[in-house]
Amino acid sequence: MLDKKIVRTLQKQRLANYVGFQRMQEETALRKLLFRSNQWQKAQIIAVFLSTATEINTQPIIARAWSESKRTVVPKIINKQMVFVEITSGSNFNLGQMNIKEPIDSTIFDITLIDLAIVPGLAFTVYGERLGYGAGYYDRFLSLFCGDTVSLALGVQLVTSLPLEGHDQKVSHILSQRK
Ligand SMILES: Nc1nc2c(c(=O)[nH]1)N(C=O)[C@@H](CNc1ccc(C(=O)N[C@@H](CCC(=O)O)C(=O)O)cc1)CN2
Ligand SMILES: Nc1ncnc2c1ncn2[C@@H]1O[C@H](COP(=O)(O)OP(=O)(O)OP(=O)(O)O)[C@@H](O)[C@H]1O
Repeated sequence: MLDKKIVRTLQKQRLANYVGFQRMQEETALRKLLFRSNQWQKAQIIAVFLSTATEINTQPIIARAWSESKRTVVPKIINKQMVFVEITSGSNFNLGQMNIKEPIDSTIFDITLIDLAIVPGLAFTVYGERLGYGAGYYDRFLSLFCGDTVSLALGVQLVTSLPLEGHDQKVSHILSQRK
């Protein structure tokens, strides 16, 4: 879809150009909102992505989960399918497609055991609509997943509307500083 492609390109630029102290502060505030949320507090098993340089840094989220004795699983692409694999402090990683870190371990985690999924994206609306990188991995996952879903949206990721298609899935909660 052409307009999705245009918005993706624009959003990748906006995210890549948003660097510095203000961004770090905004990321910290969003993670704080996450840690205070009901969905976080009641979750025992959390799916989180291993962030790239332009995404919200998820390392502090993983560290906080472990400090609260929560288990974490992360995506891994195997045969063009996204699965989730548990990571611990002893996990080893490789670089996969798009320079995304992936655990070397391929033990597939049962997604029905995941309580909360933190969903990446390039752009979101306050209604939970999202635009991803265009592979459809998360749309397919979200169409099957019954747990809580949340995305952390920097100001530059919040848009008033998105070009959407029938297969696009919403996340249930968008955390942002624009209230
Ligand atoms: N940090 C992070 N991890 C994530 C995602 C994400 O958005 N962020 N994903 C969210 O979905 C999945 C990976 N998503 C991907 C999306 C597109 C392509 C892809 O198009 N690969 C092509 C073209 C690469 C390019 O455009 O440069 C390829 O490698 O051939 C790969 C992975 C799972 N892990
Ligand atoms: N539930 C689904 N079942 C089968 N194919 C799907 C499903 N959801 C999405 N797709 C396919 O994935 C492709 C990419 O979808 P889309 O452009 O909406 O990606 P996106 O939302 O940007 O990416 P992602 O969900 O990976 O973050 C589409 O061509 C679509 O056909």
